Amino acid sequence: MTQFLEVDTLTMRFGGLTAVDGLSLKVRHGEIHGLIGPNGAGKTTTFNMISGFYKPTSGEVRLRGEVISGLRMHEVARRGVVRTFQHSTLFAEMTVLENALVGTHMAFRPNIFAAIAGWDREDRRGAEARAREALEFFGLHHLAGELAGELSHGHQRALGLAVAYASHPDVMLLDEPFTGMNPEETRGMMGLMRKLREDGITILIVEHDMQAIMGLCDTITCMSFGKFLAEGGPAEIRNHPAVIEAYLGGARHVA
Ligand SMILES: Nc1ncnc2c1ncn2[C@@H]1O[C@H](COP(=O)(O)OP(=O)(O)OP(=O)(O)O)[C@@H](O)[C@H]1O
Repeated sequence: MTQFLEVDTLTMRFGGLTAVDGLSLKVRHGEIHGLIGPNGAGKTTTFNMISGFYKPTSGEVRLRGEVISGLRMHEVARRGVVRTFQHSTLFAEMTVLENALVGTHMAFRPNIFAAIAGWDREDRRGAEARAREALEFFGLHHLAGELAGELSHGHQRALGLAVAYASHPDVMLLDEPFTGMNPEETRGMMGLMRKLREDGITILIVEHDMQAIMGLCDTITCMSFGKFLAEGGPAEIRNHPAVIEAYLGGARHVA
């Protein structure tokens, strides 16, 4: 059977440093899959290789059997794999709706502004319908005319997801989506992710908030020093001796 998203012996070297070292993992369709590990374990570098931001030194990433590693980011996005960034990448001076419109074209052309300038009326109508749908999905439709930079922190993070969602992704890669959130915002964001899963979207998430990871993920992969360490459901990972050891060694605690 063809696997959904496969990371196969992926390696990334920066000069003499091996940030990711022969990592393999499989993400099942429709799951929320967590990627955890102590600081410097190689999680973000792995993300960057999956999303096309980095070309791996060796190894492959496959989506439904097709190799996507080594493609450029917009080519990866066109195949349905989109990422959100650790820090907000919204256009603060643009409205909420305009940001979502950018999302609808993210997957099609490398230069979104050229893409938007080239839209005819039909394109624009279709894109606007999708953008409004994305805002509705995340409960932001009533804010469509507001400037993105003036939204509350929680709404800005939700808009970040809506922009990615507007591109019709199959897989969303979320890099530390709970950073800087209070418990209420975290709960709200967890709800949005479950909603995405119900909508059939597969999610791969890198996150340090262990409570959120344990409460959200179907499967968790733990890496340490660039290598695969353990994989399993939340209960298994929480009690896994090698995982506990890796975190204690890094002076962090697994929730
Ligand atoms: N562009 C780069 N050039 C050189 N070294 C890098 C680069 N990016 C990451 N590294 C190194 O690779 C290793 C893995 O970093 P990475 O950011 O992938 O880890 P991480 O698990 O995401 O860490 P954190 O949880 O702290 O974000 C670290 O030693 C880091 O310093």
